[in-house]
Amino acid sequence: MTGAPPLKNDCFALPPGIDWTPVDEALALLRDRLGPVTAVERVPLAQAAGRVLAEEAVALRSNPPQPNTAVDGYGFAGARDEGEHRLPLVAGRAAAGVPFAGAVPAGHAVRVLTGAALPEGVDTVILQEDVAASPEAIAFHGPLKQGANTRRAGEDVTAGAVALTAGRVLTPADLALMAAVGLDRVAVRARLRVAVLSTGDEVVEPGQAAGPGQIYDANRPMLLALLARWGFEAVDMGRVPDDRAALRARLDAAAQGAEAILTSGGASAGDEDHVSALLTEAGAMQEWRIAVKPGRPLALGLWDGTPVFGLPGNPVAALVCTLVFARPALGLLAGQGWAAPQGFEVPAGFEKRKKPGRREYLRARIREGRVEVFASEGSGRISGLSWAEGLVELPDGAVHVRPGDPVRFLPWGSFGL
Ligand SMILES: Nc1nc2c(c(=O)[nH]1)N[C@H]1C(S)=C(S)[C@@H](COP(=O)(O)OP(=O)(O)OC[C@H]3O[C@@H](n4cnc5c(N)ncnc54)[C@H](O)[C@@H]3O)O[C@H]1N2
Ligand code: MOO
Repeated sequence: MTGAPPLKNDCFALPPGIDWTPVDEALALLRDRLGPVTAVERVPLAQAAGRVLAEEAVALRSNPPQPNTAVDGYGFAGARDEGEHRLPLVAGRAAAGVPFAGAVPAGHAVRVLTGAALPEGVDTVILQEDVAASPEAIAFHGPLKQGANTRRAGEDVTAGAVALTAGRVLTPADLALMAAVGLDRVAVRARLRVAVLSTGDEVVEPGQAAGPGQIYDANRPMLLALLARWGFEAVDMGRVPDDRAALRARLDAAAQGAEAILTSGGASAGDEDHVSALLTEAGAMQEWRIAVKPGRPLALGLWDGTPVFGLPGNPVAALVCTLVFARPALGLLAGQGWAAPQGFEVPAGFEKRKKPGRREYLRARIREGRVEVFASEGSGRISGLSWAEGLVELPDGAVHVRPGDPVRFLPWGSFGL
């Protein structure tokens, strides 16, 4: 008997002559080809959290706008040497928002409260706890430097400076900064609309009765929630059976209503793998078969000019591919920069041998300073995704990880989760 290929015990071994696209090449392709597609709109500051800043935010005002006191105490001019000092007090005080009217003569002090603009004749403040005060005078011990306990005008941000750069996903802290520098309306990008659809005759809606051979649609709720978490507008396009005409029509509708499409299932080479087949047929397939585990059948293409991420059906592969490939790409479309996840090295708490030829992502978490990995690498084992707190990324080449060896850990937080 001839002609039959040798059995592959490891279905992930790189078959001879097959050239899968390395992860970095696929990422570079996405990075080179994609750019912002969303419109710019202006929104009130209070509605800007989580939105993508469309233009530089330039400070209209300095922070702080004027020199002021950082503490409750007494203000006067100049440094004081070591030793005891006694300064007569002028009548009145300076409080935040209620400045002292007039000037403080040299050698005198004035009562000041935190945040008050420094009165004329004051450049130094002593903390009230360090002072013996009477209604007429204060006494304290030096030394005290000139400028002590004060804040310079613009020491944080000066008027005219770029407070925030375009492309940033605005955080609550960014809102504080923009408010402080006098901005009340912000140019942001419209939310990127991303369509999500599941494929497969076997897939049924949670809540419906599931017959034998049917499985609940686990990918769609996960993907819709991920998109919402990232500040995109998730467009639910439902489930499509394994029917090419139906899938074609649904992709058409998705491309009409969204700027990117995530499908799951039907990405590999089987008879019912219609996503990859349709993209190929339409001449719109950019990449298929990526040197990654899980997620090798990830199909990257364009449908009517709209980027499609044809995610594998296995939920673990669907999530990994979304985090690794779709997230930075969607970020670019949405007007953010390219967001590479921030990993760090942690000693392994496991042993693993890996063949060369593809990058691997393992469900992982850190316990007692070591990374542990989920007991199974099966990419239908959804419980491992809930168990994990991030991924371990193993390089494209061969590795033999032994306990204690450093491995790259990517916490869910580094993917914006
Ligand atoms: N001969 C080959 N077979 C397979 C290959 C291959 O290269 N050659 N690749 C395997 C890998 S790796 C993966 S991953 C899967 C992914 O393939 P598809 O994208 O075509 O996915 P399906 O076959 O449609 O489904 C795979 C699996 O996932 C379940 N599924 C699908 N959709 C959902 C959903 N929305 N929620 C939950 N589970 C879902 C589906 O029932 C299957 O069990 O292909 C391998 N095969
Ligand atoms: O590697 Mo598939 O991508 O098993 O899930």
